Amino acid sequence: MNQKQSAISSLDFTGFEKTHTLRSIFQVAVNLGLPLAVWRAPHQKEVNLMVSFSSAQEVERPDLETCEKGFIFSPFNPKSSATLFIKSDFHVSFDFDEVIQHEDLTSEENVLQAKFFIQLKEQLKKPEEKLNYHVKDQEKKGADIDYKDLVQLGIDAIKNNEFLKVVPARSKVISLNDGFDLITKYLQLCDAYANAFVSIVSMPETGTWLGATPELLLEVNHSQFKTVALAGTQRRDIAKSISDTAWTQKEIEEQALVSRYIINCFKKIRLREYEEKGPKTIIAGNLLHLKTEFEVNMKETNFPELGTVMLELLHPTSAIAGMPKEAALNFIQQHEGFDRSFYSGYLGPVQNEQKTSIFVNLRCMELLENSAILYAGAGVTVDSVAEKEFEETEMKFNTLLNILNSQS
Ligand SMILES: C=C(O[C@H]1C=CC=C(C(=O)O)[C@@H]1O)C(=O)O
Repeated sequence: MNQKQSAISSLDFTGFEKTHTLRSIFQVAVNLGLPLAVWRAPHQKEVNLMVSFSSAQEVERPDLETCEKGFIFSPFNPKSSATLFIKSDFHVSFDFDEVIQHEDLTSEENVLQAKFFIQLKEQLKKPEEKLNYHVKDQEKKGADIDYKDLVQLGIDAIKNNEFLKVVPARSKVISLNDGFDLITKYLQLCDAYANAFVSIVSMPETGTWLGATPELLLEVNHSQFKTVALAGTQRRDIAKSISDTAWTQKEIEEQALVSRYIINCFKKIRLREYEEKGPKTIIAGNLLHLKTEFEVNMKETNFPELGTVMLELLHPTSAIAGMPKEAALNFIQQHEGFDRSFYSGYLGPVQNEQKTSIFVNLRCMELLENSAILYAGAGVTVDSVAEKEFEETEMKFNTLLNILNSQS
């Protein structure tokens, strides 16, 4: 235990039920106005919860190598709102049978920290109560344009040689059931989507976001760098083996454009030694996508800052914006007609035991008091059909809706 930590900062969670512990920490952090992130990495059982004892920091240019341990949360358009960093002051992982408190606290004890531990001790002893989460009070403006019209505009612009691909998005407001409980739904999402990054980010500045994304933006694990090109969507038929999945020319090209975009980023920094695997079909909940993986050994290529450099080059990728990037972004800016906010931004733990895993914030929603805003987009190419792209966004909404609407 760090010397600067007071005795009260090491809590004994034994004897408390895991979900109750998770809820109690969440509740106390929200009550004190503190920023927090909850996540479960793909193919892992462990749920993590990180709290900062001060407000999230605004970061202009994330530096993944020199950064402290924490959680990054960035919007689609960093010009519309700031990238935020939740410094890890309190990190707990909920494993199969253990609750592990990590030794993260490095700053001097502050008033909020003291209050946090006192209130948490009390909260743990209390029975379950309705869970609060941070809500950002702000007028939300929906798009004026019909989504199919927006897609058609995109197809016309492609035929007019303005760009090769664009990813228009839409939002949908739903009301939350009276009995909606964030942690219950979160744990159900974890169970349902084993290979997704399942997260809740909650802070006064951004409100609360819940998501189960299939798309890794980048990972730096010791000296191994990884990114993926994910695109092409079809409904998953559970009666069919995924090796029997057939893809249309449109979907193959749509995904190949994302791979090409990544290779172009490598070219910009003269990086030639990368391993490329795929594309192969992957499961993303109720959907299937095509995915190519790219890996780089940062030691062999002598590129220790590759994570930071690639983060700046990659975001926003051709999976969420289009190709060429600038022309596609101009189209989105001009025609989409609503603020994507943190949808299709990026999020994830940084410098967590020498590992940084940043995901694209897809299949997500923003929680308001009694309602939520869901977001989804679809890759449009010259062969797109507006009606089909609309249906694809409906299927993407269903990733979360199927769980939200389930009774249990
Ligand atoms: C833009 C989204 O998905 C991207 C990731 C995978 C497949 C996609 C597609 O087939 O269009 C999108 O590029 C979204 O989920 O909102």
